[in-house]
Amino acid sequence: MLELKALSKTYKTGDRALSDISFSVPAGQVVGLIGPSGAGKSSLIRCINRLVEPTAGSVCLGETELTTLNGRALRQARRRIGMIFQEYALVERLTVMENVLSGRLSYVSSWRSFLRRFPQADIDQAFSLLNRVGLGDHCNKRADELSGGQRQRVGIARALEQNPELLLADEPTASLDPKTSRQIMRLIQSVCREMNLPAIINIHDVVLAQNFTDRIIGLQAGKVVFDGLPSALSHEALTRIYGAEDWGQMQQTNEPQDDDTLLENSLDSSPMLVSS
Ligand SMILES: Nc1ncnc2c1ncn2[C@@H]1O[C@H](COP(=O)(O)OP(=O)(O)OP(=O)(O)O)[C@@H](O)[C@H]1O
Repeated sequence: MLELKALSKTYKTGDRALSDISFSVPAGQVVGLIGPSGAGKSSLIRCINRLVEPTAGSVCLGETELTTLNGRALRQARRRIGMIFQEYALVERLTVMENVLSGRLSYVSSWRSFLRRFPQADIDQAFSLLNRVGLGDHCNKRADELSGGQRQRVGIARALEQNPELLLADEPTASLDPKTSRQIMRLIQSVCREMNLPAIINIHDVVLAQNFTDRIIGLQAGKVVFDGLPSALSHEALTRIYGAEDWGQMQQTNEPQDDDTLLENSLDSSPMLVSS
């Protein structure tokens, strides 16, 4: 469970990125964080993992108040948060397996990480996660030999290898084609359900967010202006978040075809066969 209370961020430049943000995310819930450019989505994600220092308010992960931690305690708390990035952030010359195991680096002693020797349990878990994300046959490939969708699957497996209590994703589909984006969002949603993991996904694509999240939080100028079920995201709510636009047209043009949905469902039911 993640709980934000009255979280605010004003940068040194005077830019007020977040104003008095309060909400909680229960275990297993996937939240889509939407809003126009500059609304504060990245600032919010970064305040949660303390890559950006909040100006005021608190962030609690379980019983731990993250905003007061420093040094070693902060590093230990950060490994409880899995991160998924737009550009994957893989080490290109390392194998898929080595990239996934890097999710354990903060847990193993320095000589082990220097030699890249990991406990067998970590390796077994990495195999299992790679199977889960559909890359069981690609363990020994180098990361730079993978497609964008496959790289993001590695990014997801690496985040899960940390055994996180929270998943944060910063525009995880922004570099992917529409179909791969849907597969990646479906994968994130299903692993969060399986592992009872709360997640916040910063995402620009409203239709994707509606299709593959349990709840949507809309930011406008650093404030929460919508918080509800994806089905409650009306044209009026979209106008509150983004301003006036012909929202009906947007939703029609992005509607998935039945064939597409059927194919994705069959791929997800046999992840070993998925090569993205
Ligand atoms: N390092 C920084 N220093 C000063 N101001 C910043 C910094 N980072 C962000 N801001 C400002 O904070 C506000 C929120 O920015 P943020 O990047 O969080 O928005 P966003 O919703 O993630 O935007 P986008 O969708 O374009 O990535 C903006 O006014 C931005 O200019």
